[in-house]
Formats: sequence, C-alpha cells, structure tokens
Amino acid sequence: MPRRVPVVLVAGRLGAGKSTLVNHLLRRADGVRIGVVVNDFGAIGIDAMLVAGQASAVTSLANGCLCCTTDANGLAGLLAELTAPSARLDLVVVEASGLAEPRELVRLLLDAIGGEARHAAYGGLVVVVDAGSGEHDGVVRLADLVVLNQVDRVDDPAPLLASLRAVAPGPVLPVVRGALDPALLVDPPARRRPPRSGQLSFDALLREEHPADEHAHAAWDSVAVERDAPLDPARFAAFLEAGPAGVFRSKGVVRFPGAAPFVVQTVGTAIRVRPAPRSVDVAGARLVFLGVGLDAAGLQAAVDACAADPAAGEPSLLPVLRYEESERVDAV
Ligand SMILES: Nc1nc2c(ncn2[C@@H]2O[C@H](COP(=O)(O)OP(=O)(O)OP(=O)(O)O)[C@@H](O)[C@H]2O)c(=O)[nH]1
Repeated sequence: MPRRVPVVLVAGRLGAGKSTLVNHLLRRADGVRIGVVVNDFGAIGIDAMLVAGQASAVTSLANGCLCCTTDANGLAGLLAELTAPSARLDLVVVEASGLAEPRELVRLLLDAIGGEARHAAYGGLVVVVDAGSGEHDGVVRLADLVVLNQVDRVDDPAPLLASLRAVAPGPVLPVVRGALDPALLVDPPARRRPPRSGQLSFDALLREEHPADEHAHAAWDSVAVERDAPLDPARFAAFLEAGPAGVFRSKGVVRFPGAAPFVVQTVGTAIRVRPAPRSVDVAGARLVFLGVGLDAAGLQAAVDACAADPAAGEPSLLPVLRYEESERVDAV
C-alpha cells in the first residue's frame, strides 16, 4: 500500500507561538516520529528535544524525531529525504518563519510533492494566531487549521474566536502554549497498525478516536459516519470539495455503484483517493472526520445525502477519480 508522509506547514506572525507549538508536538510525539524543519535550531529552543549527538544540519533527537535546518531553496530536497521510507518518519512539520510566505510555502510543498518528494503528502497549513494581539491577518483565509494560541493572555477570547471563525475556511482551535495534539495531524502509529486479520477494519479507524493525549484531545473531535449503500461520485466529491464545517482531516473507505471500494483521505480541501486494498470491503461508506466542534448528526446527514440513485445506473467515477493519487510510491 502506498505510504505517504504528511507534511504540515506551520505559519503565523512573529511571536505568535510557532516554535512553542512545534516544541509541544515534539514533547507529545508519543511514538509519532516527527521531522521538524526550521530556519535555525536557536528559534526552536531545543529544551524538550533531548538532543542525541552534535547539532548539525540534521539533528537526531532521543525520541526518534529529527530536527533539520534549511532555507526555501533547500526545502524540496530536504522534504524528499525526510519523507523517504528510509527516514522512517510519520510526520514532517515545517516552521515557516523566514522560509517563505505561507502561500509561497504551500506552492513549494505542492511542487515538491509533484516532483522529488514523491513520498510526501499535503498535511495542511496550520496558522498560529496570538490571542493577546487581538487581531489576525489575511493568512488565516488560507489556513486548513487556525490555532488561536495564548488564550491565557485574554479575559475573553470569544470575540476573536468568532471573527476568526467568520473568515477561516477550516476549524479554529483555541489553545495555551501551542498545545496541539499530534493525533489531530497524523494517526498515532500504534492505532494505525492493521488488526491481526490484516484488514483495514472500521474498528481500526474508530480506535483512533482515543488518542493518548486525552487532555489535548478534549479540544477536538472525531466523528465516525457509516452508510450501508453506495454513494454517488459527483455528490460525494462535491461534499468533500465544499469542506464540511469544522473538519480538518478525514479518511475512510467508500463504495460507488459498479466499482470496487476506494480509500479517501482529505486535509482541508486537499483530497486523495486510491483503490482500497482487496482485503477491505464496504457496502457504502465508513468515514472518520477529525476537527473542532463537529456536528455528528449533520455529517451523517450530509453523507446520507450523497446516496447514489439506484435507478440511475452506473454513474461516472470521474468526479472522484480526478483526485486519484499516482501509485508510483508502490515501487519502494
Ligand atoms: N502567555 C503565553 N505565552 C506564550 C504562549 N505561547 C507562547 N508564548 C510565549 O510567546 C513568546 C513567543 O513564542 P514563540 O513560540 O517563540 O513564537 P514564534 O511564533 O515562534 O516566534 P518567532 O519565531 O519569533 O516568529 C515566547 O516567549 C513564548 O514563551 C501562550 O500560550 N501563553
């Protein structure tokens, strides 16, 4: 099965708390092997990093994570190295400060994924906002996830939260000291292992509802949706493209009339589809949505509304197949 490593971009104004958030991810890695790309090690303040060996361009940390420095020119090559199977990382986090503007950074990442970093996947643009500043800028309109940090510095974060939620296309998560749970960004390895039968079961997907970082998890939700009849490809693609409210990422298995099941994964409005392994079967859809303030009944109703019309024959798969990822990573 193709194995792609999500690359998450972390952006935000000076002092918003990007390095604090990255440090938190490293401290709470809990078996998730994270590769961090920064401009210089100083910015990340290697406190939690338990550095093994001498700092160089790539520093191995005692918890299996890696810390690397580069500039924008070296980013694609470094991402190719970090996401290669030999690096055995689960997640790569790029801290934007000084590397490039967020929009430019997203473009660099997508170019790298389409080019030399063939094992990388788009993991989302996370924009950190300092609640203490009382303001935000246009970058939040690009964010797949807004982390409203430093909420301890304000009496009432509600007005800023409301104004962010009005403009941000994805969820907004209020936190203190960058306390973002890595499980929101990537599946924890222990729970990602296939069950003994070797099948990707719905139970396996659901087990991810209970990540280790329970405190941080209190801030976000996972919602499972099931449907026992096939979906219409055009309706389902339109549902994913619209970006269901509050959802940061989703994954699951879906069947369309007359076709074998597909595995579907989304981050923001970035959609990836591939044929499901032969061992996986589903009558309709089994999906898990991860995000903030999710409406479980609303998500179930929205998936139900994607039902295929049995009288309409076999619909074209094109609306879904245009998101099919290449299989070239299978070769490794
Ligand atoms: N009170 C409070 N302080 C915080 C919080 N998060 C970060 N800080 C402090 O805010 C300052 C800036 O945090 P950083 O993580 O360095 O911010 P940054 O976005 O990486 O900054 P640059 O790299 O300079 O752009 C540091 O002194 C942090 O200790 C928080 O939630 N609450």
